[in-house]
Parts: sequence; structure tokens; C-alpha cells
Amino acid sequence: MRASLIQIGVDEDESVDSRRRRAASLVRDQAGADLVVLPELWTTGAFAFESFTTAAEPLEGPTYEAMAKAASDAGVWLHAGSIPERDPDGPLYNTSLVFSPSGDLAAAYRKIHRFGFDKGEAVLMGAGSELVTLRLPDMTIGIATCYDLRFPELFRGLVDAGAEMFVLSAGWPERRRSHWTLLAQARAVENQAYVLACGTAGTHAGVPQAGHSIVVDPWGEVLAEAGADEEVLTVEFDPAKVATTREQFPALKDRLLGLEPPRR
Ligand SMILES: O=C(O)CCC(=O)C(=O)O
Repeated sequence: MRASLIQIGVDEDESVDSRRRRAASLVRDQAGADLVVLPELWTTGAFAFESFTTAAEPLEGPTYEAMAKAASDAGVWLHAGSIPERDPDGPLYNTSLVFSPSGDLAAAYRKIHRFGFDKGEAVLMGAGSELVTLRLPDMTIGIATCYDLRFPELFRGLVDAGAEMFVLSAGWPERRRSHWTLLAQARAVENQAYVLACGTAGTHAGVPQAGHSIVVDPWGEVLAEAGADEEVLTVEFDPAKVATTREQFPALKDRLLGLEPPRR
């Protein structure tokens, strides 16, 4: 399986329209990949809280349209990162969109864990409540966004729903880059799953971004890692490694807690 992680630069001196066109063109350049991934809130920047309300789009807004077309032009599965979604009947959500190679929406995931404690995203956006997995031709993927990476129970829930690979889009800040790498490896090792984590480059709302998009295999080995600048990180890997890792070191079968149905 071949995946390309587009670690796009998000800087305030570029308009959203221009970045959207650039992202679409970068996706088209990845024709031949099986899966292409963009980061979190790359239209506005994950820390540009002031612009969330004005830049929010309906689910099927301009980013949806541009990404659906780019996915079908390139003939790839596209995790198009996330948008600030305006739900006509509710709050804003940080919503990831996944398109099939024919440009149809295959999945939408509203970020469950909002970042900011009592500020920023945590007060401006609503929390999603549903885990999302999706069957690609060779693997089942589970979707997560940025701060979700700190919540292992979400990933275990995705494994229980069949996930063999986690695809995470992020706008992770440079000042906590060591956590990013450590947690990406931890989620891979404890769940014996691939982790594809795509961040942004650049600085938005005064927050330098970590970049360092990373691909980790089910044994916790880093297969590829980007630098800090805009970059397309391309990696090839064997989907069957999830099954062999789980067979040869069957730690997931030794779980004792959390297997009961949830109490109501
Ligand atoms: O958890 C972190 O350190 C970063 C999270 C974050 O930036 C986000 O979710 O937008």
C-alpha cells in the first residue's frame, strides 16, 4: 500500500482560496498512491480560533467540492484533513472528510476531544460523539484528529471496531513535538496497528507548527518522518503486517478490562 501525507504549510500570508487550490493540486500530484492524507484545519490553521466562525463551511462547502474533485482526478482515497464545519442545526465541528477514488464522501468524523481546556476550540466547537472506521480495499482505517492522540481509549475503541490503521490529521505545535512522536509510536505499539499522522508546517496565530508527519508500523518502528517544512511524505508498507504482528505477539488477546458492554 502506498500513502502520501501532505504536510502543507499553513501561513497567514496565503489566502484560504489559494491554499485550497494548492492542496487540490498537491493531491492531484499523488495519482498512483492508494491513500492521500491532509492535516487538520489546513484552510484556517488549527490555532486561528478567531477565524473559525467566519471561515466555517457547510459539510458540502468549497473544501468538500475541491477535495472530492481532487480525489477523483487523482483516483485516490483521500483523507482531506478537517474543516471547520457549520452544522445548520448546531454548533461548529472540527470535521474530517474522507473521499473515495470516485470522489464520493466515504466518511466524516467530528473530532471528539477538543483542544484548549476552557478556551479556543474547546469553547468554539462542539464535540463529536461517534467513532468512525472505514474499509479501504486492503485495510480498515480508524479516524482521529490531533488532540485525540492523547486519549488511548479512543484508539482501543477503533481497534474493537476493526481498525488496523489509524489516520490522524493534526495541527500539532512545535513546542510539544516530543509528545507527538512518542504518542504516535505508543498508539501503534499498544494497538498493533499502523499510525499515519499528518501535521502542518508553518506558523499560524503565532503558533509554530511541529510538522514531522510520521508513519509508524504495528511494531512501533518509524517507517518515515517528515521535517518541519512543507513536504509530501510518501511511504509504502505491507497491510498484512498488522495480522502477523497480532498473531506473533498476541497481546491484544490478553485484555482483561474494558471488554464488558458499556453500562447504561
Ligand atoms: O495535544 C496537544 O499538545 C496539541 C493538540 C492540538 O493542538 C489540537 O488538537 O489542535
